[in-house]
Amino acid sequence: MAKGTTEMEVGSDGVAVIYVANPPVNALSIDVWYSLKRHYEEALQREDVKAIVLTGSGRSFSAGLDVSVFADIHKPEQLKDHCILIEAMTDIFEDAGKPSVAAIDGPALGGGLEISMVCQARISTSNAQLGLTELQFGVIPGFGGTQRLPRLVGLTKALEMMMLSKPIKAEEAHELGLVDAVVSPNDLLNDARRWALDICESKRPWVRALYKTDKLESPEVAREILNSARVQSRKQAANLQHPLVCIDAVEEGIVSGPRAGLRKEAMAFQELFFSGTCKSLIHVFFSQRATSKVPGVTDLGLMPRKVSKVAIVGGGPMGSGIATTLILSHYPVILKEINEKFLNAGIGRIKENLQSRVRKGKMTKDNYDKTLSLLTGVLDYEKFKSVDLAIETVVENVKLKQQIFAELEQHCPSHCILATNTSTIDLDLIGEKTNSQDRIVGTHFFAPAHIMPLLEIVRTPRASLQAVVTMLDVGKKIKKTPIVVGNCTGFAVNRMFFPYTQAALLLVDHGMDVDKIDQACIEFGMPIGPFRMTDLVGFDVALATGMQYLENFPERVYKSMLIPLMTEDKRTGEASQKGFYKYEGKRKASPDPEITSYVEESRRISGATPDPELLKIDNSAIAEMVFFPVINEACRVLGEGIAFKASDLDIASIFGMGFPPYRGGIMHWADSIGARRICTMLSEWEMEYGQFFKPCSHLLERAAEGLPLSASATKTMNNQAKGKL
Ligand SMILES: NC(=O)c1ccc[n+]([C@@H]2O[C@H](COP(=O)([O-])OP(=O)(O)OC[C@H]3O[C@@H](n4cnc5c(N)ncnc54)[C@H](O)[C@@H]3O)[C@@H](O)[C@H]2O)c1
Repeated sequence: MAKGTTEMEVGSDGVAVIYVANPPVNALSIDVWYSLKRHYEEALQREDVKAIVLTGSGRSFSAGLDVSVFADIHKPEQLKDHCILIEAMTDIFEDAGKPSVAAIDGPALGGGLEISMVCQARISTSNAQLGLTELQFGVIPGFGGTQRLPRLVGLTKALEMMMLSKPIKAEEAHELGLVDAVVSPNDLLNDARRWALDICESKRPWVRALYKTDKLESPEVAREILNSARVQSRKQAANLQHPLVCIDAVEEGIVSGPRAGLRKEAMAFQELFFSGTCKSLIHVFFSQRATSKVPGVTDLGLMPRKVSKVAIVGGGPMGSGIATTLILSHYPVILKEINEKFLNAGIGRIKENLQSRVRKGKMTKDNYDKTLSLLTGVLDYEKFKSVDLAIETVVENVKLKQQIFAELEQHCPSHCILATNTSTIDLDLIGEKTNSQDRIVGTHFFAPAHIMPLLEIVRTPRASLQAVVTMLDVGKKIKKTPIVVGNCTGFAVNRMFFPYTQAALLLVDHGMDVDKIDQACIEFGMPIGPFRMTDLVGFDVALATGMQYLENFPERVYKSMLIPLMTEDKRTGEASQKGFYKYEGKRKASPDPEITSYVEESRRISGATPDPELLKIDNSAIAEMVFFPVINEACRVLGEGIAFKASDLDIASIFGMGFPPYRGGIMHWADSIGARRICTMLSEWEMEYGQFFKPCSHLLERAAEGLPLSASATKTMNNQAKGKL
């Protein structure tokens, strides 16, 4: 079957089966839409065709609009032409004299689900996932989804599905009435054909989703549901307009009828398609895909080694989180601790992680037992002789890590990859006491490791390509987004994170309130502000990280005394119930007037004075003072070749720091502002507040040349020594 098209077969029963054929997920490219229209029209004209079944080739109905369409269409007129055609086509499907039935296996998402809702019935297998996922790309459903879904499943569920961009399973779709029957994959096509013929013979109803009314709430109830959806959306994503636009389109259909709703939806879709939010989210989509392509590594055709068993040294929060992730992906894991007490604590954490999945209905009890049986707790290295990957996750202490690497070298087989989860320490230092530098890599997971999606794979110049390629493969198998970065203190994510908290501390020393800064960052789109974040991580970690930076980048560390002063008084963050905020009960942070005395003392020591001009700036200017230093550091990371592509830093900032995806990541956002402006502002602040703000050479050069910060920054790893492994 040709790719990027549709195929049609007409059976002797008079049913035309139209297959969407664009593997692997039958994405709806423009070619597919046009081909679908041709086949539909042919089926409607042919006298030997009584009914139509629409399905996907392979095990997928359609994952929706081909994302490359976003990259290919640049002009509103171009998009408008395509949209008019698709709208006309859906009209034909829905109102034609011959019934059509969608036969759904696998994903029916976005435009895929929309086209299926135009059919008079939907038959699926139990593998089907159905959802309108357009909002995650900064647009709304554009082919009638905002009108048909509420009429098929009711307003509340339809809004939930669209707002969360979350697909539902076949069983739920059946209960809701979105799917008419769930059948086995072998019966799917025959049952769909039969169903279509039954409609022809009036044995089953001819349902036009657009005109259904039985599931729709009364206008008064609908208004309440729509308004509470608006409140929820503003609360969860205050900076995003498109969820509200989606709600408006749904409302228009309820108030003025489905035709008016369709018009509003089409106009909104065409406008949002060219919005900055959509561009940023599409950029994130492509950047995430590109992380697994590492120039000079993955383009050499090297196959990953098989990893059959993994060992973890250290069962603290990180070790147990990583173990959870690995066993969930079917890797047998050996977890080593120093004594029974710590081992039991580590295993207890892993059990709790799995039990929480059972409680949320994400795992059956059977599966829980099976998954847990993959874990073996040990107190020595005896079982390490059969592992292919060992990950060290002990406390952030160079000497201890050096000793453990020497022990791993002694006890693991010679092919075994030796990995460290250090967040900041240079890998050359960690491996200093071994002769195995070629198989030492960093595997930097983020807390909580079984939930956070990012994995930084750190490659030193001496590490082998084989080890990196194998770790990329493991990263994908455990469903993380791996980015490969070079070796240095803090790697990519923490290098960017550090100036974020440093800038916030500098602002406090110059008179700004902790709470105001956190609030400005939240308004910018961060999940929590830098001070709340530091409370959560704990001051011990913040101090240890600070020491690493002070040793390695002394010239650009802002030396605030606030955290050391609070630590002296055992005020060390949320775990001690007091940090930048005070805590009563779990996670309930409130401003604490007590911190004023620490702030005053910190100012006295650092010689900083409150700046009345600074106190006048608004929240977006505060966010710039916090994030421009992050851009500056990201540019250094790129200029030094620690990150190999600017888009990797976008992904690192989103998945590692919580940077808002709808801004496209740190470098994408920086380019939307322009190097010149960022450079000018940093230089002004440098004069005012010191060299913490000093723009780096990468930034200065780009600003001088008027170039984007991310352009042509792709470096290869070819120039690095290739290891032996
Ligand atoms: N906590 C975070 O947010 C975070 C995030 C990313 C990376 N990291 C890094 O991950 C590592 C571990 O972090 P954590 O928070 O789980 O640390 P932790 O100190 O809470 O736990 C470390 C565990 O290692 C055990 N251990 C020490 N020596 C051992 C040995 N010889 N053999 C076996 N076990 C031993 C300890 O008993 C302890 O249970 C650190 O390097 C940290 O910097 C932490």
